[in-house]
Amino acid sequence: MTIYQLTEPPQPLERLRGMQDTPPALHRRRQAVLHRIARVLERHGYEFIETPILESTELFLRKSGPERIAQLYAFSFRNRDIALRPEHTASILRYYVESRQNDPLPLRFAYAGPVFRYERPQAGRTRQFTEIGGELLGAPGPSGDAEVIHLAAEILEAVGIMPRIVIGHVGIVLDYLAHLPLRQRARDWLLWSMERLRKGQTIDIESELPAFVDSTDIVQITQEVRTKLALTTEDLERLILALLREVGVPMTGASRQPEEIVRGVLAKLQRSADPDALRQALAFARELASLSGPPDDVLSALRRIVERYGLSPAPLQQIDEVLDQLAAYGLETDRIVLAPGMARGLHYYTGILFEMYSQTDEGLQLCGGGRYDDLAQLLGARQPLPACGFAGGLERIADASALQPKTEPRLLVTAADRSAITAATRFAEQLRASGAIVELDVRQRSLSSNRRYARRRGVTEILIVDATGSVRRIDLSTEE
Ligand SMILES: N[C@@H](Cc1c[nH]c[nH+]1)C(=O)O
Repeated sequence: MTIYQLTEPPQPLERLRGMQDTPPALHRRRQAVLHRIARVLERHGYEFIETPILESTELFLRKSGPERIAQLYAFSFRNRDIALRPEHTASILRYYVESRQNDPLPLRFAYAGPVFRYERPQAGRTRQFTEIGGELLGAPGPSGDAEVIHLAAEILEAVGIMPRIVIGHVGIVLDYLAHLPLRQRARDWLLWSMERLRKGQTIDIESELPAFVDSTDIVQITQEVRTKLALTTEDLERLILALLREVGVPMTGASRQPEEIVRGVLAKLQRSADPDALRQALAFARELASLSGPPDDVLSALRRIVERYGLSPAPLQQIDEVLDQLAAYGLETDRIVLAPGMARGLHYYTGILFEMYSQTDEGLQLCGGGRYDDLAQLLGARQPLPACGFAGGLERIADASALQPKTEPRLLVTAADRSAITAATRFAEQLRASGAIVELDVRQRSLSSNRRYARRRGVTEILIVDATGSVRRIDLSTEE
């Protein structure tokens, strides 16, 4: 650690880029929004829990996409790989695996807390934000998906936002990929590319391909062993180096250090895939990403695609059922857009997924979520746990909401003179006990400076207490 020299005179320290302070008025507004949303979640049986902000980095590596991984605040601390959580879902599932596997299902959890993502700061996007959401564990069918989608819409509507709702299903592309000889990394790349295409970005496959070409089975084995043993790159490097030494591979005299050689080999092992399969898969992803629109139109186009490629019709059936159930919740199909090219940058999704956007600020995403049926077992659960959930950013939701907090009267109690300080203190405590917001004058100022202060602070009344305990009241809201 660097020891910092104190400059003379001390300079103010700057706030970190992408980090924000929340002043009181904004905090009040957000709390009011949070309170409303929490009520909606609780009324649906979701119980609030808290998980740690710090977790093992590994927890977030198992099933996030490359974009999300690049945004991780991850560091090494006392020989442990640690990360600030970028979301809650993985933590909730870690908690489930650790402590709740014997509970009757379903389990419904809600949460609200800070998460961290190293993104380019913009209006409405900071590197720390309050993620609020819910997870429904142990609900296998469309009624689980519909509950979560409805709930996400409902919390927005509860704070006066009518969202634009976009629904997708990763099952179609996953089914397609299952039939191609692609490595996991290539699959992940493809899902990420599909998401980029959906957002209108162009992808030059030929320039991205080299990262995947070169395939031998050792790749598969290395990857499997690594995930099974939860090896870090350093572990793997040490292991391979020790192995080579043990079997007597000569490694002195080469132009590069043995460590460097091993690192090079490992880097190579991460690249692999049949380029033709990748090109083919990208064409499929393009086709899906180009479909986006009213559910009926998109569903019939999807039906043709599914037939043409001989894929399972199950995802289409599931979308149909979810749309029916959403209608029962009062969410009509004409408010919904189907976008089968959605992948959300997270690779734990296995089925229906969705995003909700502001109607006024087109591209502003307010929340999103989906089904992740394999995550629990990936994190070590004994049994499969079908699950789905959603989350959104409180700050963005509050900005998009017109909800105003109740303004409560604010009182300032002052002592008429020094001999009245104890009487004033007692009186302030009495008022607080009856529920009022009361400031006590701790600067023993004159009435005129207290008046000036009170007006700037939004204090509505000044109460001047004298030594006998009698009170003079000045109502600032009526007086000029
Ligand atoms: N954790 C997801 C949202 C989600 C919650 N549950 C399922 N998905 C996200 O960060 O976008």
